[in-house]
Amino acid sequence: MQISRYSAPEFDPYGEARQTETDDGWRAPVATAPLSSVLALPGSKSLTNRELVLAALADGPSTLRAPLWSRDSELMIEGLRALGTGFERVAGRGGFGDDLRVLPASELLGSTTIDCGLAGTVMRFLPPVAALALGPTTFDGDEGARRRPMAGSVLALQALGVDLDDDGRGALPFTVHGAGRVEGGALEIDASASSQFVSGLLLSAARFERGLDLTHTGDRLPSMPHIEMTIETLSARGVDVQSPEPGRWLVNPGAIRAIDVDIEPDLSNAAPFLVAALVAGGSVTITGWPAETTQVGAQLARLLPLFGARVERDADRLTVHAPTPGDDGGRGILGVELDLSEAGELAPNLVALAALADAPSTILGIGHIRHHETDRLAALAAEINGLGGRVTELDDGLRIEPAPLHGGPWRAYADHRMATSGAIIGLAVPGVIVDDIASTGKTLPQFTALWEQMLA
Ligand SMILES: O=C(O)C1=C[C@@H](OP(=O)(O)O)[C@@H](O)[C@H](O)C1
Ligand SMILES: C=C(OP(=O)(O)O)C(=O)O
Repeated sequence: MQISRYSAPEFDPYGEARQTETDDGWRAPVATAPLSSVLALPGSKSLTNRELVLAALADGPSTLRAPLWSRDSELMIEGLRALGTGFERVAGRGGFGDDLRVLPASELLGSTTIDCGLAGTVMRFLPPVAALALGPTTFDGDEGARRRPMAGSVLALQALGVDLDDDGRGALPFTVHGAGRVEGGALEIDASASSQFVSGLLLSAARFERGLDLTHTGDRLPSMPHIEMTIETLSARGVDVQSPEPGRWLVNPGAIRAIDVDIEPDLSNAAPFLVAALVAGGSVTITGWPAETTQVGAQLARLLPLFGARVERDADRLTVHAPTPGDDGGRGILGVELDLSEAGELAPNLVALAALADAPSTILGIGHIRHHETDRLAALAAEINGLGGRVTELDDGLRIEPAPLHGGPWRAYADHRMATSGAIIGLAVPGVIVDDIASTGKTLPQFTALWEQMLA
């Protein structure tokens, strides 16, 4: 078992949930009454890690207000620091830690090693930055990180003329021998395994001498909203970025403007809490829900009604109300037929919900999540079936049929979203024990404290 060891310094990831720990792991609390919870959540991982990269490449200092403090964002900070970026923590008004002032290096320098942990954003966003630095930068990460696909980044940089040593597997570890400049120009890549290959190149491309004319050649491209998020964060900093046709992006060379930005709450991390309303009954409200956003978590407002929930917006609050329970004693959770290719990040929590539904579900378009923190299709099938469930792996998704579940161990595979999926099932099924709840520190070190707050 791989155990995650991260907690943001100012937060105890176990918080009030400490009494529910056992030697084998974290005993997921059962919901004993309908919920009526109002919660605020820390900043978005995807926004924080994009803004960190852009601020480090910008033409002056930028402040990130209410950034995420978690393992993934701290790995990004440490990676950029290793290349010469300066950081100052400044007192923030948000409830989840300091703001962060980012001081770009006058010259990015390699001769360093970057630990990517298990963070896709670090391993895919920083190699192009290292190519702009002078000197060698070696990238490595957790054991699980070495299994994640990196060919999209490796082949792209090599095609751009960057000297990159790898062992030909298209995986970590590898070394980028940065020359302090990248010429840029036309480039074709296959990003069917991860949208992050595209985002990583676009984020640095304005600093390439000829910019970038990037074409995706694969037959599918997952997680499109994340590419839109990349484009929006670039545009906000004055970068000229266009997508003249699907699968092609043009970035003109030019300055990346220093600006101060507010980081939105992480709407994908809202998923377990909003899903909890359907499982436990009652309602859960998330505050600070942005009116407009590129975060894929915003799709929960459209997706959860398909499972029977009622969703309500009131100014910056989003509330999910449980469905009306059926006469047969079921929770009234409906089965769904979903294509989640845009929102694979939400799949683990929605599959956990589907496992508690009164009717079968099929969730497709998510073959690429086999390459996330773990093979999420195999992991979800194994863990739900281990509790008595009936989940079948398909090439591109999962079929989930209703079955009575019982308690037992739930392995997280060092995957934050597997851990929160175990917590969701544990709300309804007594005796679910998550082996590595600390894996939630990847993007939400406060998970157990917030979960207890939701249940209080
Ligand atoms: O760019 C990003 O911030 C992300 C892109 C997506 O990756 P994939 O395209 O690999 O699914 C998403 O699943 C991941 O959690 C975050
Ligand atoms: C796939 C995920 O993370 P990463 O950024 O490491 O790819 C995720 O958070 O669900």
